[in-house]
Amino acid sequence: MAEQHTGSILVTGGAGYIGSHTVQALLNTGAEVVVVDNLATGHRAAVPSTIPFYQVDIADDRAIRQIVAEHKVEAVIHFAARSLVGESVAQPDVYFLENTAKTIQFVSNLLASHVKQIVFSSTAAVYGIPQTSPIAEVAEQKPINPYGASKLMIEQAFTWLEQAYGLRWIALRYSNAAGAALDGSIGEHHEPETHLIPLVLQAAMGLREAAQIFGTDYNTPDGTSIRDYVHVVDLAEAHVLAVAALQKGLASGAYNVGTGTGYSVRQIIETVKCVTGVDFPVTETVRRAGDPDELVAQADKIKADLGWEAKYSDLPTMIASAWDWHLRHPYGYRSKAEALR
Ligand SMILES: NC(=O)c1ccc[n+]([C@@H]2O[C@H](COP(=O)([O-])OP(=O)(O)OC[C@H]3O[C@@H](n4cnc5c(N)ncnc54)[C@H](O)[C@@H]3O)[C@@H](O)[C@H]2O)c1
Ligand SMILES: O=c1ccn([C@@H]2O[C@H](COP(=O)(O)OP(=O)(O)O[C@H]3O[C@H](CO)[C@@H](O)[C@H](O)[C@H]3O)[C@@H](O)[C@H]2O)c(=O)[nH]1
Repeated sequence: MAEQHTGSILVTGGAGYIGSHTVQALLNTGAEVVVVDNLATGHRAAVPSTIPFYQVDIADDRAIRQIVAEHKVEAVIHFAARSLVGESVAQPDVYFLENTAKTIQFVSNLLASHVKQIVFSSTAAVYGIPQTSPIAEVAEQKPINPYGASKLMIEQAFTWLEQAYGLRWIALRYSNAAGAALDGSIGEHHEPETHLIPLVLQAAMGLREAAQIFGTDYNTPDGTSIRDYVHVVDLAEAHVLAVAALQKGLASGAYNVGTGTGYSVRQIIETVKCVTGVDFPVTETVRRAGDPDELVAQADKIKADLGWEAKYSDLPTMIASAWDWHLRHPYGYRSKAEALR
């Protein structure tokens, strides 16, 4: 959908996995895009060299205000955050600082600069251990890890900031992002990698000795944890639709982005073996701290209000596109020499 914008859309965390795919999707609509990323976990090469890029922290007051003014920013998509469940359990202070405190500081600067529209990367982790599945947005939000709590606090703050200053916001609570750009140009590269699908693919490529299953005693049919995987290109489209909806005046709120179907760790491993045609060793080990049994999102609300639909989020398509990216870029955005250094 080609929207006519007078100003720019600022994407924080635009050099990261989901952010870079969203930047690509925004550019395809003809939007003016400016990226702010401190490159803590992102990659300069994931952002086109043709658009403005600032290696800046979201908590850098002066820089943020200058960028917003210079590029006439009218709306923000805010991805910049720490996002690892296990790390958040070990270092909760880092998560409340990086995700919660810095976001409030950042939003204060936006408001001071008269920017009042924000799409926020929330997470299915806000629900904790859901009482029903698939989870609807109205379900109780009771995170069981600091990561989920750090994001829920922002959603809660938004309602007060809206009341006081007229901030308009959409929080997208998504499940596990997977896959890569359909043209193979960008994909997932985290260091160290902790996410299930890229780790299993690395085992299929022989870059790891084995795929690991963290916990076989979950309350699920095969004993391994279940997640709702959504293609990163579908997620990017959800952000494009959300920012357009805010610009057209849609009311603030939280939306799940998912498929309504969950897959267990064992199912992921079996599908990787099937799609890649490679057999590889699998080891079973203990649970990772902070992981719930099952997270599967009901996405009826985003379909109804924003017209979003998952186009590429069936498991074989997601794994095939991630496999393609990994084969083309075995060391992600780095060269082999850099990776082995
Ligand atoms: N990957 C998932 O499955 C998933 C699921 C639900 C929600 N999310 C959320 O989506 C967002 C993006 O996740 P991702 O997987 O793309 O992560 P990512 O680590 O690839 O991207 C995050 C980006 O933010 C940047 N960043 C971090 N802190 C910053 C700061 N203080 N200032 C400026 N830049 C900063 C990083 O350098 C990185 O480029 C996060 O907010 C995450 O919590 C991710
Ligand atoms: O080698 C591995 C890696 C992971 N897992 C398990 O696989 C599942 C998925 O793990 P992972 O890919 O690390 O994603 P999550 O921890 O579910 O978190 C992702 O999905 C959340 C939403 O559900 C987001 O909020 C987070 O930012 C994002 O990292 C979890 O049960 C893990 O315990 C394994 O069994 N073996």
